[in-house]
Amino acid sequence: MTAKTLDDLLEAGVAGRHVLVRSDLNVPLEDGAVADDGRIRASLPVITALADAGARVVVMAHLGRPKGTADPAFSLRPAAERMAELAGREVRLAADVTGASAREESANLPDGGILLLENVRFDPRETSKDDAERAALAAEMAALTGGRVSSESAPATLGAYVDDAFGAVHRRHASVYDIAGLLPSYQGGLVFRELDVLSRLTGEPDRPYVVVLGGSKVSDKLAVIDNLMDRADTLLIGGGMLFTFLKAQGHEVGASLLEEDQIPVVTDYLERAEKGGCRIVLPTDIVMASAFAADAEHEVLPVEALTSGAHGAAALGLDIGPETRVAFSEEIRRAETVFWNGPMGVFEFEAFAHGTRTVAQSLTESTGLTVVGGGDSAAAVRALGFDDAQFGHISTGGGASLEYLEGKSLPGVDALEHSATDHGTDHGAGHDAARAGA
Ligand SMILES: Nc1ncnc2c1ncn2[C@@H]1O[C@H](COP(=O)(O)OP(=O)(O)O)[C@@H](O)[C@H]1O
Ligand SMILES: O=C(OP(=O)(O)O)[C@H](O)COP(=O)(O)O
Repeated sequence: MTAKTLDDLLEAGVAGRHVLVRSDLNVPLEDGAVADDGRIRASLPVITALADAGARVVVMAHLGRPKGTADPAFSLRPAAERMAELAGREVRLAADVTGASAREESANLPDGGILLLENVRFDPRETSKDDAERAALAAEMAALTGGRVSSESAPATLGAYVDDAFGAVHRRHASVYDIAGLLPSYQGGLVFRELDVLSRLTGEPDRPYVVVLGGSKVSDKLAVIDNLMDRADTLLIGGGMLFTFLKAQGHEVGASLLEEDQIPVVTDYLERAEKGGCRIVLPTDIVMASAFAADAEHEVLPVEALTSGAHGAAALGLDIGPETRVAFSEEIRRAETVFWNGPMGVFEFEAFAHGTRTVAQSLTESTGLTVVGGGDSAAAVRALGFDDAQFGHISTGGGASLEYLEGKSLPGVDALEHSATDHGTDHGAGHDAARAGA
């Protein structure tokens, strides 16, 4: 069974209905302002299409990983403000996720109005491993769409849910997964298009097929290597994850990002690679810095020099070195298919942006299919002056696209296949479901 799409929902009728939309608004912030609005722009078409059709749009999204507390540093306010600017219309922000503010704002939303709930991860149940906890939160979210009689245009309606958060479809979270069982659910255009493009990399990709991995979500990304090794010809490893590989090879990595408990996993990958099949290419030189700072003193060290630990326990690797840049560039330019997720270094600091810039530049010079995935990777290429059009596709999801390429099922995609039936704007349709848990 395939998921219903936004067009199906618009056809069913949305005027006067509350529609919950899960978007990925997890944007980088700088001094409290949105540093890259790519994900907001990508989310707007679905939100405005629904609002234009008279829906009362309640947007749910996360920002960062606030660990279940309402930490103001992770407020969605900057995203709401930027969304309002881009959409040229009011976007209200609730002060909570499903509390008094969300309930009141949602109940008072006019037809065509847009409300953004506060960061769904302020509620610890959003990411809970306990099914009952997530289900309870999802029921409160669903209840935001019902419990009141709608406008004249639709005297009594059931809410609906649209998943348009491609970057989060790999998360079994309340607002991504559990909610879909409670409301008629639809796939947004962004998720649809992303899956469509990425499906070109899963069947028979043109070879050599090179996957470039970096970034800071080390444990997430180390896990995807397992399946990617069966699919890609070459894996180029940079960013924060490379240090777990180097440590596994007996090098000292100082204060660099490291997942000690993943060393056996990484050792297994290296042994499998040696036996043939996929090649794992590791950096041969590293930019080691004295501190995590834009102006930190730094030097290029060949990987062998790390073994002695002479660089000290406080030194940390913040970029791949020049020799590695040349090697990675050659691999990328030789490839027929390239998928890249995760900056090669701390590109936000110019001194450590060279590796990321070289990889981006090499993708633009490749004649094959090039796909960049990930919020920070997309932000990096834009921040470094590249244009989206220079790449085959810029995906809004890094982890999500990697898990898709691995062949894994995605909770946010699967959940839509088991959604409630939509009775459209028929009088009295299904209020019980929307009220569940209210
Ligand atoms: N060697 C490194 N040490 C610490 N952080 C790194 C390193 N290399 C890259 N990063 C950081 O990784 C972050 C992006 O990682 P991630 O979220 O995994 O990427 P994406 O959002 O593209 O999937 C960037 O903020 C960058 O500064
Ligand atoms: O930024 C995201 O993913 P990405 O860094 O893999 O592109 C998504 O918003 C998901 O965030 P999460 O990895 O904290 O669940």
